Amino acid sequence: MLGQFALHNPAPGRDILRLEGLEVRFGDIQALHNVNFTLQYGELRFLVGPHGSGKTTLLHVISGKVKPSQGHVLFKDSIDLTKHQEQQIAQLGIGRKSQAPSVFSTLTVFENLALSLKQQRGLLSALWTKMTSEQRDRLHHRLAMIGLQSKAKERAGSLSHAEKQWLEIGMLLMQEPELLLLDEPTAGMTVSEAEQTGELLHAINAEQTILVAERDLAFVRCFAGKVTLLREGALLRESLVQELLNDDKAAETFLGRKVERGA
Ligand SMILES: Nc1ncnc2c1ncn2[C@@H]1O[C@H](COP(=O)(O)OP(=O)(O)OP(=O)(O)O)[C@@H](O)[C@H]1O
Repeated sequence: MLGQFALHNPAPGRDILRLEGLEVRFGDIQALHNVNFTLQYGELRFLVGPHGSGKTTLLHVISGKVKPSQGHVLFKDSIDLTKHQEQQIAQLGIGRKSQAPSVFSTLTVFENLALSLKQQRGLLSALWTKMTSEQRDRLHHRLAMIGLQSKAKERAGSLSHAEKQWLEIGMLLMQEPELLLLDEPTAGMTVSEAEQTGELLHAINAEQTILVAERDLAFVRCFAGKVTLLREGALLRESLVQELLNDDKAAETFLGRKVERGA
């Protein structure tokens, strides 16, 4: 059943995203400095770093919310995202979730997902036009994936914080993005909710490329493979998470404090 919807990975080992020489300033603050970064099709990459290291800004640059003063953002080799607006970038196949959940509280979970179907439809027609059976299957597939089958008829406003986050991820997935950008998806979650989120990310990653900004060490240790470490707007290091954590200096940068070992 799941395989029916799985996206074909069109280019294993090829870059889906390439950032070249990115510079972003906010007044006196250098939020990103000479950032060069590549992401391959099919990756689940974690962007890590302390408060203010530039993780969110990097995601903003990719999604078009922030324009760099210098540099290029190449999507699928030839599309320079710096030349596109946020809405166009979403239509090009990049789904972006910010830290706070944003769902339609008065609509049900099912309706929220239905609204997000990749179609050029108005709000009302999206709700009232009959879905095709393929669309309905797709919706149920996503509903199961985000673990909200039993809550399909409940209003989104009545969901817990974590459930709202999962719903919003489901809404993004309804648009079948090729690349998903997530900013601290576990913020405000309990340990077990964060674990469910980690499992969800891995399930999604069977179909989609994901770039996730995260500061929670336990979560990163458990669910990350390759990580990219930022400090003060510069890309400091890329490695497997365990290698990074075994290196005191890199681990200190990530944690923003001294590492205590062997306690
Ligand atoms: N719109 C803005 N205006 C001014 N300064 C900004 C703006 N956005 C970000 N900054 C600054 O740019 C730097 C990088 O911020 P950014 O939010 O990208 O870091 P971050 O790694 O995501 O931090 P956190 O983990 O706290 O979310 C910080 O010094 C921040 O204060």
